[in-house]
Amino acid sequence: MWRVARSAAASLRQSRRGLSTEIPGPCIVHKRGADILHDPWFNKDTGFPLTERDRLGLRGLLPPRVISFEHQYARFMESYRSLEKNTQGQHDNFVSLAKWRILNRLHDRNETLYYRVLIDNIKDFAPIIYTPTVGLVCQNYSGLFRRPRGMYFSAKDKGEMMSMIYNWPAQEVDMIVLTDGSRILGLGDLGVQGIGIPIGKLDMYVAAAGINPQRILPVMLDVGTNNQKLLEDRLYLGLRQPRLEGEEYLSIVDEFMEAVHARWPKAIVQFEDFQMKWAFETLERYRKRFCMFNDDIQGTAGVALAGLLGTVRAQGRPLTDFANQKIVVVGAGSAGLGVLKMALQAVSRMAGPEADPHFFLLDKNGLITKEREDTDPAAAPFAKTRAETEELGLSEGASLIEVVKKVKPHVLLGLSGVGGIFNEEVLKAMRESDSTKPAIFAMSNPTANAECTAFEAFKHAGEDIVFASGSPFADVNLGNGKIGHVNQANNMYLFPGIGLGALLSGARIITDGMLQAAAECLASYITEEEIQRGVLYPSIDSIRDITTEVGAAVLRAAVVEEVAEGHGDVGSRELSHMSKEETLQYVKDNMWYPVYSPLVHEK
Ligand SMILES: NC(=O)C1=CN([C@@H]2O[C@H](COP(=O)(O)OP(=O)(O)OC[C@H]3O[C@@H](n4cnc5c(N)ncnc54)[C@H](O)[C@@H]3O)[C@@H](O)[C@H]2O)C=CC1
Ligand SMILES: CC(=O)C(=O)O
Ligand SMILES: [Mg+2]
Repeated sequence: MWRVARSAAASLRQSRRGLSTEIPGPCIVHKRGADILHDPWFNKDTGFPLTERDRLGLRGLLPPRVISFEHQYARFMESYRSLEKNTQGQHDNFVSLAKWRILNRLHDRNETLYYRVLIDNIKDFAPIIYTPTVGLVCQNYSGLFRRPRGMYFSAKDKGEMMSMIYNWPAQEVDMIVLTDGSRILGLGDLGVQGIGIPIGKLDMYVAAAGINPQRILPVMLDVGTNNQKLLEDRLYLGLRQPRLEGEEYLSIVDEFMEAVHARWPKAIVQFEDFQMKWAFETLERYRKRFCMFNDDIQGTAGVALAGLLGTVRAQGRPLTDFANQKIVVVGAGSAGLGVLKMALQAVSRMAGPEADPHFFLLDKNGLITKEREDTDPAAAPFAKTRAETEELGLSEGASLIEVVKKVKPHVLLGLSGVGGIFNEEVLKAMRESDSTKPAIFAMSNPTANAECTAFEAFKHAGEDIVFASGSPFADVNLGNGKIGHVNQANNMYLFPGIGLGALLSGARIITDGMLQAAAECLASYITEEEIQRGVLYPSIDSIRDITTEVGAAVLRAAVVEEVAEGHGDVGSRELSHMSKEETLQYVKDNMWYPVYSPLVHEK
């Protein structure tokens, strides 16, 4: 099951544009008749032309009339809109799940049509296939389960993974998103039910980065769960045992990584929603050996940094002033620490290695200082000294409200997973911020776990703030014709471009330089005029353009850092001779776009 390799770039270019005057390249299929109708990669439903029905043994298996792609698309959108209308006034979760179901049914049946409606309506559909609804889907996975998607490797498969990996039907895989389900969004340990996250992330890869859906693989590594409720749930579909720990755990991840590498040496593996201890440990363990990254640590960091640089511009200050910004980060987990680490690198670049940034880090026990005994090594560089805290009248474990009142930060950034901790008192204290445009980033997902809502932020912290949240909120009407703009600070702005750039450069590994290039590219996307309106990130409607730019920036960084080994018939020398524009064109030409390709049967 692979698309025919003829004049790859030209054929992809055609299919990407999807112009009716251009005929998309053919697609080889190794099955016939009903097997094709039941394969969502190839199925066109009523869209099979009569000649193709003859060629593929489909005649008589479909109603006689041929319906065009455009017509099928309109029909789907009509059913979606009627569902919206018919569920008005019903409970939000009920409506969201109903929307997810109708999209999922299309996904299971006809991927070409599914991805086209997703790409064209990404702003409406991202909240369904991605955060926040994907969280609800994971929570209800056992009940929603109809058909498997992706691969499941469990602790019981130890010793078998090298052969199991060959059970995946596609010859080639470019992008893998892997989770062990241990920290799904802010919802905690959901065990095997976390598979919804890799599926949603890979949908974004197809929609935003144009990765061919026949070359993606969502993976669940089921090493058990410590979620007692799930262990006792008779419908739970994962291993009913406590999570593996220590060497036992790592040996399972090692085996999986070796198996993937053996079959698809150039596949990129994105680690997603691993609990903190394993997120950092696996990143350090594999980042020099495999082409992989941890999205929660590295993707989130780049998106946050781009937004933080935007807040400096919003204050009318030069970017180098970033070194002087007082930033309070609430949540010292994989995401919060990833953000601070990257912010520290940025400050060092701007103000030299001796720079002393004004970062404050809190976890569930309050402000982290050097006096704390069991500080995680990753958090240690951000722990405040006694002199620093005394100067401000703070002490070890100081509460969030104390810190905000004393520090008067430019930025309050939440990655705690705790809904509502930016309460009225905290938000009101932000009115005393030393910034002319105080920034509030409530980045935790899904919506109920956001540190505050957009409405609360504008209401309590004032109209001059800039606001960003991890899950989408509607813009806030401030009265007098003014609108409080809501940004979505979500790693979806970067991970597709990081994966795409790494793939098309044939990167051996993903370096800090590539990640920095991604963040800088996103930061430079926004115009001065947008910044003045409180816009820190582009609209998700332009996610495909953004991802093209980010992908090209990552690719160029891979070349500079000498890790680009080339992709397909484009070698590393060719990549290094491409101008900026040529790189961008090369990336665009290699992005898949959903159109019905003529199917050619081959035994
Ligand atoms: N917007 C985005 O792109 C992203 C958002 N996230 C979200 O960030 C959240 C955290 O993710 P991770 O860092 O991976 O989780 P984690 O579990 O590794 O870390 C959570 C941190 O929050 C701290 N915390 C818990 N309760 C607190 C409280 N009451 N006050 C202050 N700190 C508290 C914990 O001590 C811990 O340090 C999740 O909700 C996740 O959905 C994560 C990655 C990307
Ligand atoms: C967005 C994301 O990766 C998270 O909330 O974990
Ligand atoms: Mg995540």
